[in-house]
Order: sequence, then structure tokens, then C-alpha cells
Amino acid sequence: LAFANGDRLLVHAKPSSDWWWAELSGVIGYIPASHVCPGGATEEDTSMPDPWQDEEYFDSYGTLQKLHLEMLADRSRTEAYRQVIISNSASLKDKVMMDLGCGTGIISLFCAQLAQPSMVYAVEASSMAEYTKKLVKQNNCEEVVSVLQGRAEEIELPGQVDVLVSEWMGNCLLFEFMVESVLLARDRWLKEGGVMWPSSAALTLVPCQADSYFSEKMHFWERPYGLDFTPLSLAQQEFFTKPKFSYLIDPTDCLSTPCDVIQLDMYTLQVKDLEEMHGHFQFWIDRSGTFHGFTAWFNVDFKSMEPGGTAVQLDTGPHSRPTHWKQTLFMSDRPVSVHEGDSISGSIVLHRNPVWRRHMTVSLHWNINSSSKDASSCQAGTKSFPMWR
Ligand SMILES: C[S@@+](CC[C@H](N)C(=O)[O-])C[C@H]1O[C@@H](n2cnc3c(N)ncnc32)[C@H](O)[C@@H]1O
Repeated sequence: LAFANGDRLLVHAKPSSDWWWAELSGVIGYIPASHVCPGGATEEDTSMPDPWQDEEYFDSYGTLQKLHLEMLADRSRTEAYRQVIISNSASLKDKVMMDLGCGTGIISLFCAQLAQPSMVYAVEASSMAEYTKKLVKQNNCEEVVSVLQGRAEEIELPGQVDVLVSEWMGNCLLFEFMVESVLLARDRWLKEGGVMWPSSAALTLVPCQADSYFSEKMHFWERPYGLDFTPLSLAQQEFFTKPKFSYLIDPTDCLSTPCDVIQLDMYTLQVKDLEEMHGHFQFWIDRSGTFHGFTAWFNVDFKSMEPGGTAVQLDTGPHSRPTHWKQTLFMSDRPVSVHEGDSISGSIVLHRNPVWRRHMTVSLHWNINSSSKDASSCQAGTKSFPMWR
């Protein structure tokens, strides 16, 4: 962002110590942090929208109507957390735990019901915390579960905890970036040698065929009501500019074996790492078909605290029971025929929005290499998908 001596800039975000994201006269860009000095907030500054959109975000978690019902009714998800508590119950005895973003308190209640921790701090920023207190009382868990209403970044605890458990995952693993709150809480509240649940996470990708979605969005326009709609043919690509959330891929539409493209170690991951995450892939096509794009999903692992115990895994992919996250489809603009033995190599970048901190853009770059008997060819593609800003 170009600016001159004496200009008053509004700093939206400080993604690194060297470069900040700022605004001047409605234009937004990066500025070198060393060239500016802090000034006081003005009335104008404070009326700027919150880059975390916390009011809207926590309002949506403050009611039972949609999100909590959807999450609790997701048995794969909820049972995975329950299983973690059951299979670690011996090790949890007398431990102090934090359930970050406890919602209705389901995980905290599992802890109190199925293990014997000395204390579970159930932290919830939304007004749901009022109901959670009632649920804790109703289930006679008041001695073990203490509900704290507030943002995890701001609450105070009497001491550090042995276990930090949270259900923070969003679409495509990171969307909503609640993970940042978990990392900050880890650095402040987790004892040395303490346990993180989930302990690791991975984003998985597969090249796929999506015939029926493609037809639904594109073939309709071929000759609706006997009229020629071809001038709209370019505009039709609009359907594929954003990823499709809540997509359930049929396993037979996977053109290759899926592969983990981004892996997170929840013990070592840093907040600054979230700004830009890179992954690479090489897929071998194992069934001929039409390449329409890529489908993504995630899995998380909960390492065992028991000696020799096995980790619990929550897998949101097409080979497991569907979860409320389902999968995310990234459509390319042009279908390409692919054949068994072809390969698709490339890269993925998750670029966090420097202003709107819960959003990101997923950029995919790929090369389809074919070495059929008749001719060898290579087709490249590249596309960026905002989620949502
Ligand atoms: C995905 S829900 C999980 C709810 C509950 N743990 C469950 O498993 O059903 C995430 C919850 O975390 C809360 N939350 C998100 N960020 C938070 C933060 N920084 N501090 C406290 N609560 C937060 C949200 O309000 C929401 O209720």
C-alpha cells in the first residue's frame, strides 16, 4: 500500500511482525511495520467491522436452533470424543482439563460421567454457556465441571491444565479459524507435557468426477424452454467460483487414492503458520473417467494417554459414516477426460484472509500428465476458491 509521511493508516491485521495489512482512503494493502508508529483509535476506527465477526459468530452458537443440534446429532463426531474419554478413563483420573468451546458441554459431561478428572473447565464464549450451566447442574456434575463464560483468550484459570480438549474443526479443516484460540490457550494454559485432543489433524484431497453436480449446474442451460441461452455459457462458470460445502462424494467418483496434503501437529503448530499452508500432491489415476476437480475432507487423531494405547481417529472422508461437515468440492472450470495410469500432480495453498480472520482462499494448481499409447500430453490448471471472503 502506497502511503506518505503524515498519512493516518488503519491497521486491520498484523499477520507478521514485519508486514501489516492496512487501509488508507478505502485502499487496502500491506505496509512495512517499521515505517509506522501507533496513533490513538478514533471514532471512525472503532466503527470498523470486526475482522473476526465475533458478534455474528458467537450469536450463531448462542442458540440451539441449528448448530448445536446438528453437531450433537452427528454421531460419528460426538461418539469419537466419547470414545476418547472412555479409552483414556484410567489416565484421566485426577487430571485437570479444559474443554475449549464447550457449547452445550457435551464433552465436559462425558469427562465427568465416564472418567474421574479432578476438574473440567468448560469454556464457552457464546450465551449458550447459560444453558450449559443448567445442564451441568441437571446431570449432577457441578463438582467436577465448572462452566466459564467468556472467550478462551480472556478467561482466567487458577492454574494450568493437564489436558486441553476442543472440537474446533471447520469445513476444509480450518475454516472459521477457531484453531487459533486453541493454540493460544495451549501456549498459556497447557502444562509442560500436557495432552492436546485432537493431537494431530490432516487435510485430505482426491481428484474426482462430479457428473451429476456438473449436469445440474451446466446442462440445464443448454436449451431451457426451447430458448438459446448460449450467451450465458461463460457466466455459468460462476457456479464453480466458490467451493461446494456439504458435498457427499460417492467413493466410486474418487479417481485415485486420496492423499493427505496438509498435516498439523497440535503440539507444535504456531498461530503464524496458519497464515499460509502449502501442500503438494501426486495422484495416479486408477479408473478412467472425467476429472471435474478435487474433493477435500479432514481427519483428526487423539493420541492415547494409556501406555501402549491406540489413538482414536475421526475421519470425515467418503469411506466413513458421513459427518455434519460432509466434504468440500472444488470444481475446475473445464472437465477433462482422464485414463487409468495418468497422473495429476500439483499443489494446494490455504491462504488466510489478512482482514477477515475466519476466512481463507484455497488455491489449487495441477498438471494432468497422460502417457497413452497414442500421444503423451500435459494439461495444466490453476484456480483459487475464496471461502468465503
Ligand atoms: C464447533 S462448536 C463445539 C461445541 C461443543 N464442544 C460440542 O462438541 O458440541 C465450537 C464452540 O466453541 C465456541 N467458541 C469458539 N471460539 C471460542 C473462543 N475463542 N472462546 C470460547 N468459546 C469459543 C463456539 O461458541 C461454539 O459453541
